[in-house]
Amino acid sequence: MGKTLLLLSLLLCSFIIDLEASRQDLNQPYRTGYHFQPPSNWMNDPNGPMVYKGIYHLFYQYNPYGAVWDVRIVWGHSTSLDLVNWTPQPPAFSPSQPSDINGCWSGSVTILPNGTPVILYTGIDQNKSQVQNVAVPVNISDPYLREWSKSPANPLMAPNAVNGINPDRFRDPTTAWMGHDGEWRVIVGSSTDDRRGLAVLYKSRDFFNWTQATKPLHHEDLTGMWECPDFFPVSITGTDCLETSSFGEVKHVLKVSLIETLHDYYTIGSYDREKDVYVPDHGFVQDGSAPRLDYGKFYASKTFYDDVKKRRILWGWVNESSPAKDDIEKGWSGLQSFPRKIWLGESGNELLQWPIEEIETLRETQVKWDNKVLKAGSTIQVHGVTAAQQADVDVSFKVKDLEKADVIEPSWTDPQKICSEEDLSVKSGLGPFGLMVLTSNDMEEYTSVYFRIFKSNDTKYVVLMCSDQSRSSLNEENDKATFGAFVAIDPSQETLSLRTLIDHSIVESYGGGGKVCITSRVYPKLAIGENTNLFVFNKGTQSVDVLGLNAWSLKSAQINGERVSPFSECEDSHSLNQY
Ligand SMILES: OC[C@H]1O[C@@](CO)(OC[C@@]2(O[C@H]3O[C@H](CO)[C@@H](O)[C@H](O)[C@H]3O)O[C@H](CO)[C@@H](O)[C@@H]2O)[C@@H](O)[C@@H]1O
Repeated sequence: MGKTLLLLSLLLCSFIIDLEASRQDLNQPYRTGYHFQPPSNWMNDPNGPMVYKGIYHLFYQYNPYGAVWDVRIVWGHSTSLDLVNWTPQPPAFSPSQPSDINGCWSGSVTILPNGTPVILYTGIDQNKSQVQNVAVPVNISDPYLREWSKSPANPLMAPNAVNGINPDRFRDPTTAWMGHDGEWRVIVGSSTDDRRGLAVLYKSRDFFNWTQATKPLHHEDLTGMWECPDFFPVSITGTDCLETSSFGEVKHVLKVSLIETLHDYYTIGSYDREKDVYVPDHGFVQDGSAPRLDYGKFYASKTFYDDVKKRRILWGWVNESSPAKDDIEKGWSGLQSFPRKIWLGESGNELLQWPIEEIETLRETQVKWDNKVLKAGSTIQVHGVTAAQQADVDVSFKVKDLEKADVIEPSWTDPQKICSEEDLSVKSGLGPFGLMVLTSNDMEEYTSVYFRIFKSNDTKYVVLMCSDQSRSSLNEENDKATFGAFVAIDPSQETLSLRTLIDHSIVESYGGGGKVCITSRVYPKLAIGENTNLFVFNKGTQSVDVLGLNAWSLKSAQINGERVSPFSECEDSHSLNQY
């Protein structure tokens, strides 16, 4: 009898949770259903993601006092069983000791060989200098790692007269890796006064006593401050991902977040373990040639190795595009991108990214199309996606009449500029074609994500992917810049795929099977709640085939306990899942 009652009440609880999930708080139309965010206030960089004893952890730069950034920022903390549903934990740590009294800034986790996770993070010390500190779990048998203790030996790395490091430009330690000689290595972002970006290298035998190496791991002139570096190996033999200290049949990736452009760039190259230097295969960022992890709003990203599913997962901070006054009014600011699997593409020249498979647990109603012709100038509604403001859409296109593509002008080298210049769109024979998402009933508001195909003079094709926010909202105060990137794909041989995750105020798109990602923030006034529609369109002068389209409404995830129900025993999703 007791068991039956318990079961019934659990069923009721999960019904209420589902009901709550399908509702949208119209006072908060921009809060997301499945993108990570704290219940309120400011969030920026993802910090120290990891999996420990089967529990995923995400720390993040969090201001407990308001919806704008503050120097005395703390490490917010949440845990998850599946990287989709998240339970809030108390902040891991806040400013408390001389070496971080003015702020606990970004950093990373390293799992030591005995399985203990250790955090290296930047502290803003009593002199407002940036220094590197360590924190360790108080109780390693607690899988939630709720308490952290800072070492009295902090700071472990600091600017001084001998090393000449600028105390305002020395931050964001990476996950450390073990070298061939049994010594740990870690890099810290920095720059010189003449804008040489640096990955300052430190070494240690015991993880607590660190010595600066004679040379940085890598540097590049005229790139400015390198924030939030990330350095990790990728397999050259398949899509399997590797633990950070792995070596063998690998390439290495160095990612830096450039403060001067607020974009995350990466290079793929070789790491010489003997000399402790990294050499990128191609150039870096000063000539604009380095690829970006995302061509939209995405910064200060960080990866971790998930040894449960043998994959590397990428998180990135997705900033607001709204004025600070709006953030203060809504009481929060900042999202994290949906976690993405990241690996080396077959060409060896580019990274591929894809939403982690766990997103499928949120899928509800599905709409499926096979082989539809998108005539020139047509717009077709995708009916049946019941929650068009919370959806996962995957569409693939095939273009037949490639010879009708316009020739790209030699001066059109900046994809974002091509996407932004509206007069160009009328010239194109092939495209724009793609998706119109978060579209209001009368099409006054919409965000379009699309491709255009050009011919280059040497008879190759150039595929452009754009995310256009210019019509996304009647509110004129937001930043509605259009984003764009070239996709390295040959449309004469391959289909063109576009996957877009829609979540109220974020549109996260993956082009060419994850070769290009573009994330945007939008704030529709009309396209909210049930007044949100989804379309496939072709504004070009030639027809395009939709080979297939799959679109799913997504239910809300449990993100940090914000969907409060009147039944308090229903609120802890993890305890529910464990029955
Ligand atoms: O929270 C500190 C960590 O954030 C990083 C990278 O995002 O540096 C941020 C930075 O501050 C600017 O960015 C804030 C949001 O990230 C912004 O709101 C603030 O107004 C900016 O000043 O911190 C320094 C000092 O202000 C600045 O140079 C950076 O861009 C990361 O590097 C930090 O660890």
